[in-house]
Amino acid sequence: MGKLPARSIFLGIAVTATVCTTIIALVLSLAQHYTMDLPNGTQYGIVFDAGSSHTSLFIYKWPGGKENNTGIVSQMKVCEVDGGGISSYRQNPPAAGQSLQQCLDVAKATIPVRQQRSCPLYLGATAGMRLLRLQDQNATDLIMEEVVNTIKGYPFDFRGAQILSGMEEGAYGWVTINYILEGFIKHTFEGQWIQPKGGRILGALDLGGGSTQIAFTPKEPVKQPDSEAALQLYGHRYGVYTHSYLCYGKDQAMKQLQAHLVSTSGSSTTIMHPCYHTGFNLTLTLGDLYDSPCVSKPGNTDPDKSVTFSGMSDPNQCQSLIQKIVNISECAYSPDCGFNGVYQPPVHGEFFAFSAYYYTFDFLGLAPQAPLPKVTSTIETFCKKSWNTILVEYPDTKEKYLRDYCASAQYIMTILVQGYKFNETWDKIYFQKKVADTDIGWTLGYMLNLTNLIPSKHPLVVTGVQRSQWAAEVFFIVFALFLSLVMVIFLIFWSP
Ligand SMILES: Nc1ncnc2c1ncn2[C@@H]1O[C@H](COP(=O)(O)OP(=O)(O)O)[C@@H](O)[C@H]1O
Ligand SMILES: [Ca+2]
Repeated sequence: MGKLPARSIFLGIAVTATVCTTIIALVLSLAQHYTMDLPNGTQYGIVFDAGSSHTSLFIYKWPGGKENNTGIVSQMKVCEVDGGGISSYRQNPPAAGQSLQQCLDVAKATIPVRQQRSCPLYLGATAGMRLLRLQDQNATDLIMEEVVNTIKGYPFDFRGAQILSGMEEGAYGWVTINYILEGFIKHTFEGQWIQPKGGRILGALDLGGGSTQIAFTPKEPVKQPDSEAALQLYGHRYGVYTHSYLCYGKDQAMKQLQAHLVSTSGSSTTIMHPCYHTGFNLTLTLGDLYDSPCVSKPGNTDPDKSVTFSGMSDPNQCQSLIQKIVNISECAYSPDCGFNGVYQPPVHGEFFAFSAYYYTFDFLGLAPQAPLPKVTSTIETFCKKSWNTILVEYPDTKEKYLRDYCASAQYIMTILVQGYKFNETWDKIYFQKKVADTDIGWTLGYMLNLTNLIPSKHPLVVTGVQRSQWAAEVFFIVFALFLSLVMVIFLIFWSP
């Protein structure tokens, strides 16, 4: 009887001690991991995208203290401003400021009060304001002043309103995509920063209303320094080729088509338009037609004179008309050109095509990666329909978009296939609006850059524990378990 309690006591003490040590080690290890990972509350950032046709406000959020991880900033809310883009307020600049109030109120109601003063807010204007600046510097300055005054009336950390250059617009779209897809870098479980294998870096294709941008990392280094955005992100240098074609956004391209038709129609007031549907008529004053620096007004134009465009539903002639405004033959860097003689290295890798690229393809019911023959046949069938059929088939679509889908789809095909030369590589383009619930566009990349949310060097490991520390902890736990097993076996078979 004397031996058994002694052995049981030993056995009990050994097992309890080992289990306790193991649990304590595990708890300490996890506690350390989690306390270092604990967010310092959610942080917020706001960006106004003041586009040529429309303004949107994006609210982003991220867990404080974790901002160095890619993919951690996500879109929380988007607010659509009523009315046109800020450049449309040329005759009434204060109204440009007022137009932003409703979305600023939404932002105020969305972001917790104690976080508002530390919430950075930016406004970036794109091609609409770049075009207005070419026409009327004074009106441009007044509009920018008015939007600044309105924003300053709100309790956010306003960091400025800017007109982005085309290069910036292209490059920030590229940053956004690759940031969301974590193409740059990944933070591993062991606390290491790695360049993901295969380095899936995507290109960006943005079709706005006033301009269109292409941005990608070419296979060979960029040969024209002024076409390259050199970005230093997470200790890695990216040579991003980017070009913005001003006047080649969807709306300005449509205007160029109309102006070309007028210029070749003599003095007639009814002009056949091959890209519009039969039965559709659009009447414009010449003042409206020539209100943009993208079209040149003939000397003797009477701005009050009207012209009527009458649809023909003729996709072949529409294609020929588009070729008149997109020059695909001239190239001083042969064969390295986009269109209009612009230098462009061969397209390389996969691409996301967003904004009006996406809207147009989505409207036509095309899948994000529809094969080229399917795309061309869908566009042709659609363009041949009469306006009456279109109105019956799409009763809920706004007419201002509906009338242009045929022309814009054909325009898209011309610039992608013949312009940028995605003939062999068509299947590398994804027509996409969002990734991980975040809209694709330049705004996120712009905010990440201006808020220093992407370090240029490899970030320090601020979350988690070091690999060596993990190894030591795992070793200790395994060793403790092994020791306990040895003791248990020893005590079971021990019989002094
Ligand atoms: N639902 C839609 N269908 C078709 N086109 C659309 C739709 N929504 C927006 N767009 C188009 O997308 C483009 C957006 O451009 P925008 O960002 O305003 O100009 P930019 O980027 O050139 O300053 C415009 O041409 C607009 O007409
Ligand atoms: Ca845009």
